[in-house]
Amino acid sequence: MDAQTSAALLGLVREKRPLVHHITNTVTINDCANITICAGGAPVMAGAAEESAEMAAAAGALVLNIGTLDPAQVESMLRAGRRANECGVPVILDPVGAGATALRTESVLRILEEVEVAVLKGNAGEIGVLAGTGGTVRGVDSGGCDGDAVETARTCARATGTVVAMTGIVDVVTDGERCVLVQNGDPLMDRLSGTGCMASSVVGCFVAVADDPLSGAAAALCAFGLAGERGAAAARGPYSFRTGLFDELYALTPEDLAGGARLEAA
Ligand SMILES: Nc1ncnc2c1ncn2[C@@H]1O[C@H](COP(=O)(O)OP(=O)(O)OP(=O)(O)O)[C@@H](O)[C@H]1O
Ligand SMILES: Cc1ncsc1CCO
Ligand SMILES: [Mg+2]
Repeated sequence: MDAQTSAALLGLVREKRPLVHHITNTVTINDCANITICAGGAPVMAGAAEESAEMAAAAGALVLNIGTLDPAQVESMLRAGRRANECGVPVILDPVGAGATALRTESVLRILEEVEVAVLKGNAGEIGVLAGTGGTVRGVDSGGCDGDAVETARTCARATGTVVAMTGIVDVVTDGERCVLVQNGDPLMDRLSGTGCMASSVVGCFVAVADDPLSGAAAALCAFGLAGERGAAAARGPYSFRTGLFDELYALTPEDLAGGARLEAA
């Protein structure tokens, strides 16, 4: 996995404009739709259990985000996820707030049990909890994982059978064996609600066109992080940064990513 591969994947996203079906939270749903467009994909949010499987079958990727979950939504996610698996559509799971309440942790574990998830994208606290090695989650915020971050992500990947994308100052992307560290990003990304949700949407765009989920997730986090760096350069605070983040991702070219992706094997 290298900068050139990331650049090629961005080119493919722009060329193919994958449909990214989201079942997601009500806090950041609009940001997720628009960041998907800025990355080069086409978003659709279809949450009802009566249609979620049908929509998943037509998609290039399915993003499940439990940020404002309720039991009916989990049922819809399970239906969509199972159908996505039948159709070969990759599933991205964002376990927002797993560890903060029993409903969140149990719902994530149930989805992981019943659906083959390609990429589990969470912060360090969420991934530590799901690894079983421990992590701290307060509301939707990470208080970090217990122990080494790379080892925690690896353990979680092995335990869940997914590619884990653990976000933070440095993002760790691993299938339990191979591991890529993504250095792109800016501290302002942590001062805006929903950058984690948006990261999952961008991962959906890239995994839809990638040969393997690890490369797709790593490339997506490079692109999103580089847009964050560029957006931060002109920002006066979190809300002008938000505008810059969208505009810079929209303007980002494969050449920019080839020159600006900062990733390394671990
Ligand atoms: N201090 C930082 N420096 C650089 N990049 C960061 C920093 N904090 C977060 N990011 C980037 O911001 C994005 C979201 O990651 P983060 O871990 O903040 O998600 P989250 O806290 O789960 O999200 P949310 O705010 O949606 O709940 C990722 O792309 C990550 O790389
Ligand atoms: C703040 C918040 N609460 C539930 S989902 C969400 C969006 C960021 O995770
Ligand atoms: Mg954050």
